[in-house]
Amino acid sequence: MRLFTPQAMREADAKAVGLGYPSLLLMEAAGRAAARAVLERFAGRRVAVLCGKGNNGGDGLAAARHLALAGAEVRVFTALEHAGDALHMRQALRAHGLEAEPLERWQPRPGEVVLDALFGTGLSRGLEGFWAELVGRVNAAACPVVAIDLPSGLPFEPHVRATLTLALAGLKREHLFHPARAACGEVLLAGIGMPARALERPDLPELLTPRAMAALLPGRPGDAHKGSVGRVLVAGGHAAYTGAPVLAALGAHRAGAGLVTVAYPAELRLNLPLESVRHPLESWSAGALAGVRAEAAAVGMGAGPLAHAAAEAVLALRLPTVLDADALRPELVQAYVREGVPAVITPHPGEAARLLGGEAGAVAAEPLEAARALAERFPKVVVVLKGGPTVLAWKAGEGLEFAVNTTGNPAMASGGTGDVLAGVVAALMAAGLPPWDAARLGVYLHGLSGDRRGRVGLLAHELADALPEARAALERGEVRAFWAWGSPPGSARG
Ligand SMILES: NC(=O)C1=CN([C@@H]2O[C@H](COP(=O)(O)OP(=O)(O)OC[C@H]3O[C@@H](n4cnc5c(N)ncnc54)[C@H](OP(=O)(O)O)[C@@H]3O)[C@@H](O)[C@H]2O)[C@@H](O)CC1
Ligand SMILES: [K+]
Repeated sequence: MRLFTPQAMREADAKAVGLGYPSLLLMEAAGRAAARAVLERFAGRRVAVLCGKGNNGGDGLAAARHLALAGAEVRVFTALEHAGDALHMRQALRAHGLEAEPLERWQPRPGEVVLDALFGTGLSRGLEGFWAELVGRVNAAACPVVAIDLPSGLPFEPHVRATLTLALAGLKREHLFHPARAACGEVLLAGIGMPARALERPDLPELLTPRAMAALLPGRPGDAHKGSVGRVLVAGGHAAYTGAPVLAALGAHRAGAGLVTVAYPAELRLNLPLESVRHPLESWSAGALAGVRAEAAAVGMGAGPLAHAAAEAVLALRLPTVLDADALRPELVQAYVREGVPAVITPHPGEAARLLGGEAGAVAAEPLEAARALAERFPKVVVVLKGGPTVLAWKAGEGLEFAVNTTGNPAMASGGTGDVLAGVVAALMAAGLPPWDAARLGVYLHGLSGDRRGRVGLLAHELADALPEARAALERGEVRAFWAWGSPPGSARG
């Protein structure tokens, strides 16, 4: 499943029509789905449908007809200049004896649901004048708002703030990325019958789905033993940050590592899990880690000024490695590129800015672009740019792989959750997954664990402790994507 842009969705639309699929059927399905969403969520409520002049308005006209046919009390307000499919929908509405009033006449009524069909993906510029004022009135009305495809006005200001948004045919950037996502409220996806062939776009970012991620879960053979399912080396720790390597170790254990060895400066007192193997060091000298048995490593967590030496000592082992926190220095990442040692980097926007030589604010504003820039700067290194949502990128050869996580929530924004992630990804690499798969699955499971346990105040070690149950749920096929109709509470949220 891919993350669409408005342009890519227009191309899919054109491709469907090119395949012989009538566009009116898409609009009819969109209208039916919007009516269903309103009826399911707001049963028995009156509905005002506000329709714009384009195809989004056409969807609204179709929805109004289906709402009326289902017995809902509907008022329809519309722009006048319809053409094409939208005009057919207006005629169909009229054939059922329903007349639309001009949009200017709409006044909110208490308790009425507003179905926002003013603008969708066709918006070319910010709303002004009458339209901006109308959006302001929608937001000021004390009514639940269901938006068709996108809250009208996005990605610009002003825009409608919806209670629920029904994404048509595919999710778009606004449905996942802040700040637009906040305007969408709950997001549901309606397939609307678009032929799968029209939606095939390997060039667009992959959206991580429960099904695709479940398929990546490493198996646990019947004859498994602790040396066969992946051994992880965690290297980090410094006087001020004694918790970080502990949390990374916990993440690795909870993600299924058979054995976790933690290398750290000998003078530190680490409150390690009983199950971890201690490897205290006098210094991070080149041979300090010789003899450690591991298939993957995580380095940098809480290493402070020692991070450079720690990362070089780990590099000497030539293991697939997660570089996190203090190890996220351009020269260290370059050393992994130069040596051809597989690496995953897990920066937050501030660390990404340090790697790129830019500003954290610019990274956070354009995470897809920042992840792309990092992947191009560090070829073959898997980039995990943490955020809401986390974006992954990887330049394997000529092409660029791109993925966007769909789990996780703001409650996870607390110290130590990133350390847990580093351990999780390392454990999955140690279990034999290639770095790109380990990073995608690790990020997904980490976010899923946060969604299942996620309340503000969740601690990083509690997040780690919830990993086995999250993994089991994914394995049993019980996880539903946040956009799936009828998602039970605790399903994956993007
Ligand atoms: N994807 C699919 O497969 C399917 C998509 N479908 C639906 O189609 C929607 C996209 O429809 P769309 O392309 O007609 O665009 P839409 O959002 O209705 O608005 C366009 C109108 O707005 C106008 N306009 C633009 N900017 C403006 C501004 N600032 N201020 C004022 N006006 C402005 C623009 O006129 P302009 O002035 O630019 O010439 C034009 O008249 C999509 O979101 C989905 O709901 C479904 O029907 C089924 C299948
Ligand atoms: K809309």
